[in-house]
Amino acid sequence: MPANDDVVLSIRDLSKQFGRGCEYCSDENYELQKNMCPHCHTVYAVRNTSFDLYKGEILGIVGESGSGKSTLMKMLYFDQDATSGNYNLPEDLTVKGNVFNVSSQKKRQIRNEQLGMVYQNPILGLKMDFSSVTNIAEKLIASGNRNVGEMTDRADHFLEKVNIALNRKYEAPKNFSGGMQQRVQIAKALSNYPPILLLDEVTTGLDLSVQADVLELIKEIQRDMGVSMIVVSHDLAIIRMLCDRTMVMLDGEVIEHGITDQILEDPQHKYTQQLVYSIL
Ligand SMILES: Nc1ncnc2c1ncn2[C@@H]1O[C@H](COP(=O)(O)OP(=O)(O)OP(=O)(O)O)[C@@H](O)[C@H]1O
Repeated sequence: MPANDDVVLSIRDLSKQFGRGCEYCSDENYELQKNMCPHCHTVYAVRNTSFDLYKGEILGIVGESGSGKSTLMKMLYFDQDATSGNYNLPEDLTVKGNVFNVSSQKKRQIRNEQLGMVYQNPILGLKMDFSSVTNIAEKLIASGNRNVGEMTDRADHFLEKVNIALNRKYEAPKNFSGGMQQRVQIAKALSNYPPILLLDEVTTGLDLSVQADVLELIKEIQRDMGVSMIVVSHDLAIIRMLCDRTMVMLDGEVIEHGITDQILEDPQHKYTQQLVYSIL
């Protein structure tokens, strides 16, 4: 385990509920139906989740559909408000204490300067009608860059890094294949060198060979740039390929976490055991 001063993101007791709750489900001993209160139908999408992300590591979050992975990522990227919890960025000296409590302007700044996000659906991360260069420039402008020459150079650099031919840089992503769109999203997310990159099911729906290219690219970025990453997937095989440490989620809760190899060799929870046996 790395030293505590290598923590780049620290989450404590993070929760998200959809609905108001009722007198029954407010009692922590009350049995939910999966993640939902059978009485008032409030969904407890993420429950009391705590974890640290260390410098340069890839942390995997694996779990079945509905287990709360995307909701967790949306809260980390401020796409969605948390119901409760603590979010700290120890490396960011401009923000002290719980990031969830800062102004929306400050959250935008953190999002633009500290975080990169790659969504499963490229429509959420890219303006499909704008060129790839413009998409990247948009992120750079949002983080305060105004130098056109520098922005173009930066866009070229990252488009080359993700293997997009520069003679296609003025084309709109809507003309690109799914794999190319994901690569443009990755280039955009990396373009202002964020220390933290969030990747939500980025290879789901891609052909196997394209999937392998994108996974290889993610590994290469970690090696070359030392970016810390959180990778969400329902597929343990992808987590095994990429992640140093892994958290397993079920019904909104983290049921197991540890070094990925350890989880694969000696899964403790029944659900994790099923997941592991399914890829053997
Ligand atoms: N806006 C919303 N309103 C109500 N319930 C929601 C909302 N968004 C998510 N949920 C519920 O929260 C739970 C967790 O959903 P989430 O999308 O985070 O799961 P997931 O693990 O990412 O699954 P998938 O991979 O299928 O997206 C689910 O029960 C879902 O129905």
